[in-house]
Amino acid sequence: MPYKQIVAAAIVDSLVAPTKLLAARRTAPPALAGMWEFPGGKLEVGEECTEGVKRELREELGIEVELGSEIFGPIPEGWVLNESAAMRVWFAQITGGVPDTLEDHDQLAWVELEKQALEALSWIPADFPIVRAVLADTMAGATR
Ligand SMILES: Nc1nc2c([nH]c(=O)n2[C@H]2C[C@H](O)[C@@H](COP(=O)(O)OP(=O)(O)OP(=O)(O)O)O2)c(=O)[nH]1
Repeated sequence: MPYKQIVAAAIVDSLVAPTKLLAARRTAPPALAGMWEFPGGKLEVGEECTEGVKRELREELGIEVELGSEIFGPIPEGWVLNESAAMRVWFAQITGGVPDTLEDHDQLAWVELEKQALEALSWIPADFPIVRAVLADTMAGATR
C-alpha cells in the first residue's frame, strides 16, 4: 500500500546562517500529544508538496514562509513515519507573521541547532533521524 504523504518544515531563523529550529508540541491524538514535531500535515489531493507545506504552516502557525532545500529521506516519499505514512521535509524561513499555536500545538520553541539541545526534546520517535539530518545539513550549509 502506498504511504500517506505528510509534508512538513524545519523552520530555521535564517536559511543562510541558521542557528535555531522551531519545534512544535502536538496536542493530539493522545498517543502523540506532548511530543515535539516538525509543523506540517497531510498533503491534500491534487496539491503539490511544497504548496501543502505552506498551507499547513499558514493554518497551524499563521505564518508565510520561503522554502529552502529539502531534507531528503531514504525514499522518494521522504522519511518513513510508520507503516502507513511517510513525510517530506523542507527547510523554511519565516517571511510573514509571528508563529502562534493556532491549531494542533500548545507550545512552540526556538531550539539551538545543537545536538544536545535538540535531542533533549521528546520528539515523536520517528522524527529523531530527521532531526539528525537537519543538524548534518545545517552544519554542511545545505539549507537552501
Ligand atoms: N506534522 C507532522 N506529523 C508527523 C511528524 N512525525 C510524525 O510521525 N508525524 C505523523 C503524525 C500524524 O500521524 C501524521 C501527520 O498528520 P497530522 O495530524 O499532523 O495532519 P493534519 O494536520 O493534516 O491533520 P488532520 O487534518 O488530519 O487533523 O504524521 C512530524 O514531525 N510532523
